[in-house]
Amino acid sequence: MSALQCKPSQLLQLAKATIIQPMLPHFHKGQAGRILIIGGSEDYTGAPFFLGHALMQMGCDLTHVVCDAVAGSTLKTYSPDLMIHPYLVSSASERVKGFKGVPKTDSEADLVVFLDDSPSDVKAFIDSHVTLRINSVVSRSINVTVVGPGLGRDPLVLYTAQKTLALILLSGNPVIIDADGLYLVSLKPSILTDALNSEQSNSQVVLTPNIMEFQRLCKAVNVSVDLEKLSSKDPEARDTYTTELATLASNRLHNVSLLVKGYHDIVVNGKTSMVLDHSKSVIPSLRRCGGQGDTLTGILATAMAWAANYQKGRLWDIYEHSHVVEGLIGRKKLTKDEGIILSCYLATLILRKSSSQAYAEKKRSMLASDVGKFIGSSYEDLVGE
Ligand SMILES: NC(=O)C1=CN([C@@H]2O[C@H](COP(=O)(O)OP(=O)(O)OC[C@H]3O[C@@H](n4cnc5c(N)ncnc54)[C@H](O)[C@@H]3O)[C@@H](O)[C@H]2O)[C@@H](O)CC1
Ligand SMILES: Nc1ncnc2c1ncn2[C@@H]1O[C@H](COP(=O)(O)OP(=O)(O)OP(=O)(O)O)[C@@H](O)[C@H]1O
Repeated sequence: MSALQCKPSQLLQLAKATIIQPMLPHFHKGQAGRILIIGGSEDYTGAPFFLGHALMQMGCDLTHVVCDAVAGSTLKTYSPDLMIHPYLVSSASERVKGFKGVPKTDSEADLVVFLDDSPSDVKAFIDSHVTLRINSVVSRSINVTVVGPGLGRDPLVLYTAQKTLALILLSGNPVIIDADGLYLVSLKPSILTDALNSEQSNSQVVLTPNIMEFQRLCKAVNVSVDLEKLSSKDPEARDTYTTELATLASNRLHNVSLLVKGYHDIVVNGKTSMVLDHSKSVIPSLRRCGGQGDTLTGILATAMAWAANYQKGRLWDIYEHSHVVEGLIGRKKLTKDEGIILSCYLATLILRKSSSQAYAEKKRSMLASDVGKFIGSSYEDLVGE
C-alpha cells in the first residue's frame, strides 16, 4: 500500500511518525534545515521575505537569501533572521553598462536566444563575478534550495539563475521552483530535463505553480489546456482535469513533482497524484492577498528539508514509530516520492490553517504577514510541539 491511499487523518499521523523532525538536545544549529532562496529583486522584496520568514517559523535553523544588490539592502532592514547575500547583478547595474547582446525588450524569443547563447563578455562576467560568489553559498551544506520568488525577469538574473539551477540539480539536493523560476523553466524546459536526464542527478524537484504559471508551464511542454475546463465551477471536474494536465506536464519534465495551487491544491508526481482537500478540517480563508504562495513555499521548504533528513536516517531514530508506519502503509519506511507528497500535504494543511486563523482575526484586512504569525500555533494545533 502507498501513502497515497491513506485517509487525510492518517496522513497527518504518518507525517508525525516519519518526516516531522524531532527537536533533540544533542542537535546543533543547521540540522533542522539550512535553506537557500534565490530570489529578491529591485521590484520584489516581499516575496523572499515572506518565504524566508515562513520557513524559519516552521522550524528551519538557517536561511540564506541570494538576491539583487538593491533588494539586499532593503531585505536586511526587514529581518535580521535571514542571511542576505546581494550577489545577483541585473542589466540595470552600472557594472554591466556597455555589454552588448543583452536583450532590452520583454521579447521572450530574444530572452531564449540569450539564455541559450549568451555573448562571451556576459558569460565571463557572470562566471567570475557572480556565479563564483553564489557557489560559495551553495556549497555550505544547503539541504533545500528555492529558486524564483521575487527574482524578476531581468535577462542577466535569469541567465545566472539558469546556471545556478543546473549546478544545484547536479548536487542531488531537493529543489523547489516557484514564481519567476517557473517563468524561466517555461521559457526553457530543457534546463530541467537536461539536468535530470544526467546520471549524476537524483534531485527531488517540486514545481509550485499558481493557475497562471501552470497554464504557462503546460504550454511550454506542449500540453494543450481547455481554459473552460480548467476554470470549471464544479470542483470535482476541475480537480480531475487539473490532475490530468499536471500528470502530462510532470511526465514531460522527467516526472518532477507539481504542486498546483488553487481552490484545492493538487500534487502530482510522475504517475501518482493527490487532491489536497483540507475543507473538512479547516475553515477556509476568503482572502487572496499576495504572498500566501510564498508563505506556502517556505513551509514546504522546511518540510522537504526534514523529509530529506528522514531519508538519510542519520539524525534521529527514524524507526522509532515504525509500528505506526507499518500499520498504515505495510512498510517501515517511506519512499522519497512519498516523502515529497507528504511534505506537500503537511505544508498545504499548515498554510490553510494559518490563513484561516489570520482571516478569523483580520477578515478583509488580512495580509500575508498576518498569516506568517499563525504558522507556529497552527503547527502546534495540528502536530503538537
Ligand atoms: N510582496 C511581494 O514582493 C510579492 C511579490 N511577488 C512576486 O511578483 C512576481 C510576479 O508574480 P505574479 O504572480 O504577479 O506573476 P504572473 O506573471 O504569474 O501573474 C501574471 C498575472 O496573473 C495574475 N494571477 C496570478 N494568480 C492568479 C490566479 N490564481 N488567478 C487568476 N489570475 C492570477 C496576476 O494577478 C497577474 O496579473 C514574482 O516574482 C512573485 O514572486 C508575489 O509573490 C506576491 C508578493
Ligand atoms: N480559490 C482558492 N481557494 C482557496 N485557497 C486558494 C485559492 N486559490 C489559491 N489558494 C491558496 O492560496 C495560496 C496562494 O495561492 P496563489 O494562487 O495566490 O499563489 P501565488 O500566486 O503563487 O502566491 P504569491 O502571491 O505568494 O506569489 C495557496 O496555498 C493556495 O492553495
